[in-house]
Amino acid sequence: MKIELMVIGKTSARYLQEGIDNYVKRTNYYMPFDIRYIPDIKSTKAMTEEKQKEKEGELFLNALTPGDVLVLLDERGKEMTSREFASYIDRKSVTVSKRLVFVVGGPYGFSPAMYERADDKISLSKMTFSHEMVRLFFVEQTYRAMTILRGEPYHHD
Ligand SMILES: C[S@@+](CC[C@H](N)C(=O)[O-])C[C@H]1O[C@@H](n2cnc3c(N)ncnc32)[C@H](O)[C@@H]1O
Repeated sequence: MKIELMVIGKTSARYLQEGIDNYVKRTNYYMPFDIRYIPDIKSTKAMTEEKQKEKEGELFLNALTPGDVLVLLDERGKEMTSREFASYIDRKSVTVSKRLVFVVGGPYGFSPAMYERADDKISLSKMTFSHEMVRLFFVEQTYRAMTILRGEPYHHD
């Protein structure tokens, strides 16, 4: 199984990008893991929030291939501890033969079509984070999950 984090637009904050690159590299030691950057959509000022979500959703959905398992990162999704998230990845590694694709939504969240296609929805907290911050939090949690599954002394609870 390969894990992919799909996001819209590049990470503009350098302090976040450095951390993201660091955890992606560390996670790859355990499992293939990559970030897929979907190019930002243009002329969003002329669009309603709904239209922007719809356009972003189309780009996300076009980037998927049959067999991809799609998990939305969404503050209204299922909350887990880090150990529960590690078990979740472990279970998926048995059933998912290709890609487990996590997605961070745009500034207004996801379109109805994305919710319809999604296999799961996971929350990192009840609080709302910026779409760029979520990238860093997620990659760190994925790295943490790998170390939990290997019994390595990174996670303490
Ligand atoms: C600024 S938030 C969008 C908030 C928007 N009001 C909504 O209803 O989804 C941008 C994206 O970051 C991600 N996100 C923000 N906070 C999150 C959290 N606590 N857990 C998981 N994902 C989160 C989600 O993918 C969300 O679509």
